[in-house]
Amino acid sequence: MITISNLTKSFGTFDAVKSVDIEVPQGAFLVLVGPSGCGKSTMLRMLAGLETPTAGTISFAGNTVSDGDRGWTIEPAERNTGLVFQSYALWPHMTVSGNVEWPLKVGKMPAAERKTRVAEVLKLLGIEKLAARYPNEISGGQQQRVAIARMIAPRPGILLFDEPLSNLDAKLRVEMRTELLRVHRATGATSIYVTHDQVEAMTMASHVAVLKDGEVEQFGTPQDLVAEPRTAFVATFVGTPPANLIPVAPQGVATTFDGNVLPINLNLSGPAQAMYRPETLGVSAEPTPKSLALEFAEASPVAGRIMITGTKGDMRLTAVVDSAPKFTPGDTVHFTVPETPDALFAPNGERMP
Ligand SMILES: Nc1ncnc2c1ncn2[C@@H]1O[C@H](COP(=O)(O)OP(=O)(O)OP(=O)(O)O)[C@@H](O)[C@H]1O
Repeated sequence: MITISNLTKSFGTFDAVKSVDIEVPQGAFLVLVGPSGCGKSTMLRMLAGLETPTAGTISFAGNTVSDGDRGWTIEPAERNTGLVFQSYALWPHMTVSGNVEWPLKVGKMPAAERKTRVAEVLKLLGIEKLAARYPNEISGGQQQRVAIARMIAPRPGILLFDEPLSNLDAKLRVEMRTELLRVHRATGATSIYVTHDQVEAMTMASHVAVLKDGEVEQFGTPQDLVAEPRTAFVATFVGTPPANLIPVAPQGVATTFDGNVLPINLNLSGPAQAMYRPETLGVSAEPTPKSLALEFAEASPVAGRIMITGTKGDMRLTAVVDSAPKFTPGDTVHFTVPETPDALFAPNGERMP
């Protein structure tokens, strides 16, 4: 179990991470996700012991490893964590097996044991044939495997990943996701993984923490976040594709949806944001009494269905439907809105009861 309590990191007067409280169960795969600059890497660096928190504590299995209130942190090498970055940072003058063996040498493991362990992890990552090559003689994907092998060789109890797949092409990323999860399970370690790719987050995670401006907007399983987003930000950040938000306001017994009056009564007392999942919206070429006209933007096939996106000003709606008329860019597409939204959020983004 990793316990993060009131964790804060300030750079001068700027708080990059603010009062974060999270408990990560043993063996979990926690993904930290959020837009650029929200504090993901800073969180991971504190977990790795590369930064001392300004306030709050981190403990691993009940032992405090960083204490911002006292201003100390246990050194990276002493805290049973392994870290892999986006850039693989392999030692160019060492072979693949030399790279993987290095942390074991530093850890003073006897030579015979090192040899067995290196062979074991190279096999686990499927790179045993590359053992004698140098980093410049293998591909980017293979280099990333070597970096992961090097990280897990000393058997750390906690694996930390900072956007490890972002340098790889799309196909390799998908393959490596599966591979990483296999390694995670094989080691039995608790993993914490930073990404700004929500698809990666939702497919890999046992737990997700959505960060915004240094704070945790929501922490839970991927299913929890999609089913019950606590804020409008989370609603538009998770799910494939993410949920739609439409600005709404009461108009007698009707409601204005982004300025258009529709005969739907949402019983509102003031302005709000209505959330509709893409599969609840319909599309048609002709208007209906409960539809909104947007400009067609794109259509793409998803798992045997069709995803249609339209835009109007700042609003972007996505519907996932079984079939749709053929639209071309510039056409008007009418999105039909169901009577009941999937959720309502106040203008400040908080979920309404
Ligand atoms: N050493 C530093 N000094 C001052 N500000 C910093 C420092 N490190 C990070 N920051 C700031 O803290 C905020 C959080 O940075 P961080 O790198 O944790 O974000 P991130 O979510 O990982 O972003 P990205 O997805 O772009 O990597 C940013 O606004 C960044 O500019």
